[in-house]
Amino acid sequence: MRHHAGGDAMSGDATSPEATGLGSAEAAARLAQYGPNSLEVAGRESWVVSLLKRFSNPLVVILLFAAGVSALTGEAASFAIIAGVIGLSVLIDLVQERRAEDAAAALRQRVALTVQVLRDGQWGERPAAALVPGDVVRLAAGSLVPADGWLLEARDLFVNEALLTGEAYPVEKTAAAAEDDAHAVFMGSSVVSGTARVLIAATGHATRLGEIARSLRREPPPTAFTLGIHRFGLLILRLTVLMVLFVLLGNLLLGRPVLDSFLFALALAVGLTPELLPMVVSVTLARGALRMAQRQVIVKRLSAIHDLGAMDVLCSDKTGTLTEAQVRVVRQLDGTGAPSEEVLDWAKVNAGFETGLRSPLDEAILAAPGAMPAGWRKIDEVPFDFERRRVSVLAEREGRRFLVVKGAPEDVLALCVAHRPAGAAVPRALDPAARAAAEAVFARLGEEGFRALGIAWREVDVTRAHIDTADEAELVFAGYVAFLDPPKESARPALAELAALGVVVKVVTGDNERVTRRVCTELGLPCEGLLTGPELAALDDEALSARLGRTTAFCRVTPAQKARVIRAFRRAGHVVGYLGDGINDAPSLHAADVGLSVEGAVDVAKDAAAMILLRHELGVLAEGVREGRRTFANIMKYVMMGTSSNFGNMLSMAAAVLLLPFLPMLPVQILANNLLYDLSETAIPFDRVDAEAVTRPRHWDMRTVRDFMLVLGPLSSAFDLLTFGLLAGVFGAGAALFQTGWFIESMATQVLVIFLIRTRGNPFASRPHPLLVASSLGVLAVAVALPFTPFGAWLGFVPPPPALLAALAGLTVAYLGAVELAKRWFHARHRSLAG
Ligand SMILES: Nc1ncnc2c1ncn2[C@@H]1O[C@H](COP(=O)(O)OP(=O)(O)OP(=O)(O)O)[C@@H](O)[C@H]1O
Ligand SMILES: [Mg+2]
Repeated sequence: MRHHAGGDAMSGDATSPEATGLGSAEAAARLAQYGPNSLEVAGRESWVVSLLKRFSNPLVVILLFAAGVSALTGEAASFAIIAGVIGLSVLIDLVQERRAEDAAAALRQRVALTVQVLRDGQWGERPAAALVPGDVVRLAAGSLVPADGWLLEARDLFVNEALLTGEAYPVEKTAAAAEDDAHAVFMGSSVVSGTARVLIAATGHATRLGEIARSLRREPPPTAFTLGIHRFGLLILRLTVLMVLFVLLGNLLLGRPVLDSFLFALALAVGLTPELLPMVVSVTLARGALRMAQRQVIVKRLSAIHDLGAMDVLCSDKTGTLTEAQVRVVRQLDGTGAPSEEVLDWAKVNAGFETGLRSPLDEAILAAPGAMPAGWRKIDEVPFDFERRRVSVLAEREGRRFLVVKGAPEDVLALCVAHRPAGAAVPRALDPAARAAAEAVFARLGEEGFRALGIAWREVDVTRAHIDTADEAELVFAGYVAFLDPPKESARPALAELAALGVVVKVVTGDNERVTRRVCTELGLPCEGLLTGPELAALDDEALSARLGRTTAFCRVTPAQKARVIRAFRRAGHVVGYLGDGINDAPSLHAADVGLSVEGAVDVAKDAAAMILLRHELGVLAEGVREGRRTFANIMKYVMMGTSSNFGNMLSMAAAVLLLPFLPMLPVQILANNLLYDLSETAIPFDRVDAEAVTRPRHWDMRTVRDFMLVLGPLSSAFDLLTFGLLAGVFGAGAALFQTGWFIESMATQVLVIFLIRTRGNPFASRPHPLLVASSLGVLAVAVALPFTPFGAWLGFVPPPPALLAALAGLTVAYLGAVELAKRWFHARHRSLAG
């Protein structure tokens, strides 16, 4: 990183670029030259690249191989159909997925990081991606540093560079003309406190983080959902390989022609592969994201939709979520509990001069009646952090310098050795009795539902220009400022709604236990158990796990403890969501299965979250949970289709090879069957979902998927055997009629079963989406009509007699009835699978 040309970065010259910023034209030129300020792989891949990529998919490779063999052996029909299958799956996949990605990206754009940039002499909000070297930006506590740059100006600037250096503690940065890390800030770090003006020197991949990112390429760890989908693919793959080997071997042992046997086995493999699964998953998720956006939830990571639906524990901070966050000062008391004007004056000095992220408490202090005390000048500060829970300011008035501390009362009181009651001229010693009295005042405030901050001060030598945390000692206690942060009216029904959805809400807050308990009670959240930070610190992981279930609120916890609570819930097997908006919430947002933040949150929190709520309302979240469950239910429908009749049919096909003197279906017919089946499924992402399917958390459960397959697969095979008997025994069918009959029966059973699988209850009581009805019945009509057409004849079909069609219809109805019974029995036993 070099200093941008243009001389001394620190010069205050009004005509220097640092004073007016870049001109728009210059900025546009630089953007073209340096590219966007982003670490994502440049732009989107072209159509050609993403098309070619699809041909490296193993499923497509199997298909291509089959097509090649067909072409070489002169099987024109097979070749045409396999080419059709490839074209269909690749094209649908490509078009749908790209449209879905575009939609999802557009949504993400709405919550993209923005920065305050100086351009053409004007400060304005711009996307961080549009930054170029030479830009001047403004940072404040809670900001993410958007690119690498030199500090033009820094006031009490502390940044967290953990991502770059691994150093967890904030480091102080100052402005100076020297090229040294102490005067620079880097992309990927975050501002903990203070403010700064930065001259951007490097953007995008040219940043230090860009270099690290290139060598590391950190992929996010796979979620339960992506793993589940992957395992499902593997299960099918194993079954396919087994079946293909079995069929091939059987055929060869029976002395059948090698090439025919091979083509047949290959067609079976094609029939079994869930080639539409990736498309169905991504399209369903993207549609889910769009619908959630209408319900005020922006999805940043698509697979989080599943996690939101699966979430059974929601941890949340208190301010803003459970309370209005419109804090008001209601009392100022000294250590004896008497009203005191002086306390608020000290508090105003502290709140007015601190440069960290203003909390709602600071806003309330500054908005409280009474002007900012006159004559004060700020000298230095020790910014707020969530471990110390206090902030100190060094300020001067009338030639005397004072350290003014404001923070969590119990912590501040512990640092005091004296107190000054209202009206007293000089401080008195804080003896045990006075201390106990002060603690009692604080306890009473909490019980009455007031939040409180402790205020203390100490006079220091007039030559002191700097302070650090060690100076926060031997203080004089001034008293308490008490605040009212009323519970949110809308939170009560939302909590009830979440409870009805099977989501348990836990409060994880840095605030104290009395206030928290009070808020819980007022919102009707039964506050069973309560753990405080110090208690938590004394518990090992095992002891903590044992307490989790009975604990509703975790109070006075540090940011690290918040994250520890989240991890403990996850270890106990819960799917955990975390909702928070502060710097202190970022570690927990990372640790949770699904991190949730709000639009007004600090950058670090928004960056760490998987979803952003556009309104800070728990009610919005309940809607999101329902939408997540709907999305998941539709994905499950596809999976259940694949594991039921489709699997069963392929199983029967393999068995039939051994029983029949001819092939039960010609390879090309299997492929036609598969192509039609795929077509019928393309409407699943649009389907409606039963209300019943969203009442409980649902999550991917491989065991249930497998069990379902083991019940429905054999059932479907049993009916196939009946069909064989009917065709061969009753109708005395030869090869062509047999194949025709079975083609129709297998199509009907595979396609129609969706109407049963899509609901756990009565299929007639649950209305499917018209598109799904059209695609399923349309495909079935084509399958039945096919043998009567010249194209059908070309595929080797013969027109079946009406009596056979009627018999097949009867068999299909009987099959569907049996599936319905098996489904009910299965769901009664397994209570955790999406319907
Ligand atoms: N501006 C401030 N000045 C002094 N002390 C503060 C300030 N803001 C917060 N504190 C102290 O730090 C504690 C923790 O902060 P805060 O309540 O914001 O944590 P949190 O975990 O985000 O809580 P919440 O669940 O309410 O959002 C507060 O209870 C208060 O005692
Ligand atoms: Mg908070």
